[in-house]
Amino acid sequence: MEQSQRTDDKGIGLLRGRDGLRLLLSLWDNFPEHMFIIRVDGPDEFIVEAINPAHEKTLGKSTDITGQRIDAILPRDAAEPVIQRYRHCVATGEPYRYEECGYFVDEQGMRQEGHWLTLLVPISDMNGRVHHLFGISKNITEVIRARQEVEAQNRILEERVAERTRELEKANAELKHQATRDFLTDCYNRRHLTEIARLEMERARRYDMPFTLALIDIDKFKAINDQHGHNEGDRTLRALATCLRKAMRRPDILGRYGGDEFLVLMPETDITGARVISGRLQDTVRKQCGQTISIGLAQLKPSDGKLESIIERADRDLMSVKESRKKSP
Ligand SMILES: Nc1nc2c(ncn2[C@@H]2O[C@H](COP(=O)(O)OP(=O)(O)OP(=O)(O)O)[C@@H](O)[C@H]2O)c(=O)[nH]1
Repeated sequence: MEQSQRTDDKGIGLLRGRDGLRLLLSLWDNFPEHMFIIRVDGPDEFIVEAINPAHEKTLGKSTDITGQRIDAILPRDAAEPVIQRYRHCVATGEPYRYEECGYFVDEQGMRQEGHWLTLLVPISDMNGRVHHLFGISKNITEVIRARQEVEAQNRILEERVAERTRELEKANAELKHQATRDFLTDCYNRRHLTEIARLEMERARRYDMPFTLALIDIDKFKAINDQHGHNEGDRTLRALATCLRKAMRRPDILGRYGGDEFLVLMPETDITGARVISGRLQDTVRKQCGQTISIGLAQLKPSDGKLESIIERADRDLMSVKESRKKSP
């Protein structure tokens, strides 16, 4: 049988006895949390019947709210949620527990915002009509403030972590860039270029596609360094890299192989196509950089075991181009 429906006096006999009322009043007077009784006069009519001394203390000495309607005590926007909760409790006939925000008067008489955990219990007549609500509100202001403080700290920490993550990602991207790029010209460095070249070789073999390398050397580069200084030589290398990048086709890959030598990887291109592209590169470089370049080409053969063998062939081709240039400049 439900606790509220029990008819015997077991356990509550004391309350039914002579001293019961005095005991309950003493509890009401000494209970450290808010206690209140609301009379239900209609769907929107909730009258404060009584509040215990702890509740009175919180409201401040000058405030007497007993006998008043909730919507007469509180401003409209504050009264509305309170009335809704009371209505809910009346409608369901069940106890209702909720957190609420309100104001209290502190030791110095100052009005402060506070938080309460309230348990509302409906009291019904024989027909089940709820005629009163009994409430207990525990002050949880400190708990809520501590929770808000932790949440604020968490937000600060999360922001710091996010900021640190962004910095690390940026540093990683920068490191990756530095590891793969030539510091002078910003095109791929030899190590990264040869890694890509090996992958392209494998891809060409697997899909039976042509693959050609172009080894590019600046003509008489030593003379630029000797006559105009190393800085001018560096500037020429940078200008050449920019010029080649602009003149190349999108899928082709440029890197600095070393010194004044650049390597262009041409996937899906045979030696005939590579010759056409090389001629175009030489024209562009001559017109835009005022420089001539020699180009050695080599196409991947089935007999090429390692990348080095195809590069060696391109190098030999470059040497013979240079030799023939020297013979007929
Ligand atoms: N300024 C500059 N010079 C470099 C750099 N790396 C290599 N060199 C110079 O590039 C020159 C390369 O010389 P070579 O390719 O042998 O000579 P070249 O004058 O181009 O001769 P040909 O290729 O036969 O026309 C050398 O003088 C190197 O010192 C660099 O990063 N900056």
